[in-house]
Amino acid sequence: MDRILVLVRHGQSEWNLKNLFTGWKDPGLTEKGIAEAKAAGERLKRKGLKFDIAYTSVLTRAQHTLDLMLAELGQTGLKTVKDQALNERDYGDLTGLNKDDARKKWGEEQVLVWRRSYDVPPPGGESLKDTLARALPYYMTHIQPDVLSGKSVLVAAHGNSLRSLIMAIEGLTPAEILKRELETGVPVFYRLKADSRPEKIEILNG
Ligand SMILES: O=C(O)[C@@H](CO)OP(=O)(O)O
Repeated sequence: MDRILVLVRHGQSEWNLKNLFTGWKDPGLTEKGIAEAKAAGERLKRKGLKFDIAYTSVLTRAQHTLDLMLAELGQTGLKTVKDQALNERDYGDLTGLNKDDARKKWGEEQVLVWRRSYDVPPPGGESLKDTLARALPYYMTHIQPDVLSGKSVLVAAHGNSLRSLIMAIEGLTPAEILKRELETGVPVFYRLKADSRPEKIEILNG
């Protein structure tokens, strides 16, 4: 039985382009982001994948990315479940600030701690640990059971919500997940074993 799970971070958004902390804000995709999402769909198609269900967040950039991938796959209209649990981490008071301006104001190191530490939240926002605390239960009760029942599942979400899931799926430590970056529009392909651990991991970047 095939147990296929593909995670895709949305294509470049308007706020990625402007270098702004985005979190729960809802900017659309740029032209580049649209092209990245289409390219992701093409790669999935080239791999011969067909999906049984898709999951995404309630944010436009992830939903649009999913729609563009499904169009490339010839799977427009696939059953899709949208849930806030898959949203980007909430960036709190940093939301809307320029990342370079924030570095000038608070220093390189502090901003890196807010962006990539495991359990230090940005002021008024969510740490990766907080993000995991709401994304993982959703994964365990909705997405994983679908995959383990033999469905092929496509998830379009966000840099940090997906990093938190990757940490759990791959069994990474907080130190290991800090170094793991997700590129926009690059699918991460998993074949899971019956015990839910990955037997194959492939980054579809070419
Ligand atoms: O701004 C954000 O919401 C995220 C993703 O773009 O940024 P970061 O790279 O700091 O996690």
